[in-house]
Amino acid sequence: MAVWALLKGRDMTKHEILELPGCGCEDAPQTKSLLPVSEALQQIRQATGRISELEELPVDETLGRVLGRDVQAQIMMPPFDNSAMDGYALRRGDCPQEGPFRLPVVQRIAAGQAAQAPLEPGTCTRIFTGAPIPAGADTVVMQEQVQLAGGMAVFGRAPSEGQNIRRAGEDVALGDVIVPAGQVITTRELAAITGAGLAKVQVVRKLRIAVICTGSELAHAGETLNPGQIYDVNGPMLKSAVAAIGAELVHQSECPDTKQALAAAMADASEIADLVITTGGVSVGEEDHVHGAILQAGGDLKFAGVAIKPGKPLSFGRIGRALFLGLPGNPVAAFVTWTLFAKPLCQRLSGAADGLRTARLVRADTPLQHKTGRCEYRPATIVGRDDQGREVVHLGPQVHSAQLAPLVGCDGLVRLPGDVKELPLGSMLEFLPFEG
Ligand SMILES: Nc1nc2c(c(=O)[nH]1)N[C@H]1C(S)=C(S)[C@@H](COP(=O)(O)OP(=O)(O)OC[C@H]3O[C@@H](n4cnc5c(N)ncnc54)[C@H](O)[C@@H]3O)O[C@H]1N2
Ligand code: MOO
Repeated sequence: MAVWALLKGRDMTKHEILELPGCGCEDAPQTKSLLPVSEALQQIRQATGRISELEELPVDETLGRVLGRDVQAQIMMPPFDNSAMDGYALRRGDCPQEGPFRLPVVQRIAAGQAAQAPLEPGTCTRIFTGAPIPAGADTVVMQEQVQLAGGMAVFGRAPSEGQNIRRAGEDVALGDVIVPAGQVITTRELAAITGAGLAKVQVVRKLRIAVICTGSELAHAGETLNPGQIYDVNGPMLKSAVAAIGAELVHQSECPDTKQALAAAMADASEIADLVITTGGVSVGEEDHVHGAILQAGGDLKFAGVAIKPGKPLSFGRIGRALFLGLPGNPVAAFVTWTLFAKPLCQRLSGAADGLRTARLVRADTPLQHKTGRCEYRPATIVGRDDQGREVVHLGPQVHSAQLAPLVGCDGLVRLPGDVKELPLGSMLEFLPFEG
């Protein structure tokens, strides 16, 4: 069933994880030998265990890492009762009826100081935001409501008890889980962990990824191209993609199109990597040696061929202790399959939440055509919102899988279901943002 058909009757005000069944390519005769995207993802999930090795790091060096153990608060937050305002701390009971009230100012407490003595009845203390509330005081009146006259604080309206006081432990109790294991540490988690009093935390060790770009036609950027050569796009692209997910690139090489050389490179890489990624050489021509090479190197293939456009030859298996992903050579196909399959695989390996959960529904700003069969992922740009506040995306015509320009500046990928030929203007489609 097509995604957009399922959406009729959906409550668009609810936030929910998109768990859309299939993608419309299961029954198409053209895709019989190809695995539906959802099944390919399922097989990857099933075959991927979690890395158990942890390392301890100073909190300020953990950006982008996956937390290995729950972080529990070492202190209450706030750690003591303190003032939320610059003003005067007093006893509410000293202001019983209507004002004006006059209380002598007997102390001065700034943030970072301790109260010198409990607050005597009938007095008040000058206090500043973040400063500890002296024993006996239960209320803070902000300074804008107070006038000073001869050492007395004078104010008109009776305050309510407890106003402008942040109570010890009201945000976080001692031992509360501040950040759960499996959370990717962003600036926000880093701030919360630091505030809870931890200097070091346990994170999952970095994933080790090997990237082997196959192709006798590949030259490095900056080199003069000989006839028949092209620049290696996939190598630098995947190097940056690996860095962006906080993983370690433990091996990067280009390999000529021979089974022997590839088998040796893959076997070597599998000794040091959790995941060996190849690009190219994974289709059906006699110059495509990845499948033969993985078997020769003692590995096995779990699937080869997915009903996706671009990315049809995507292959998955295992070699030694490492997992294996064979991405297609065409750079757009390599990028799309990295995004849809390699990233979730890496997230699963490190115990992080699956980034595909951030997919959401958006409206198309034009009618769309799509060749039925494989489901298609097209680069898309968010262009605004409709009158109901729903995001509207623009996507161009079908992209050739070697054509990189449409990827520049766009926000994510939109899925066009495999069994739909025409999508009318305003169709609701699944959108997977690049960030996430
Ligand atoms: N007879 C068939 N031919 C092809 C089929 C098919 O089903 N039957 N599928 C096509 C599809 S779809 C794709 S995608 C490609 C993928 O093939 P491979 O993964 O084996 O990739 P290659 O043939 O090695 O390369 C494809 C293309 O990409 C260029 N390339 C390769 N590596 C890089 C790199 N690192 N940087 C930049 N460009 C690269 C390469 O020169 C080729 O032009 O197969 C179709 N054929
Ligand atoms: O699947 Mo290929 O990646 O269409 O070009």
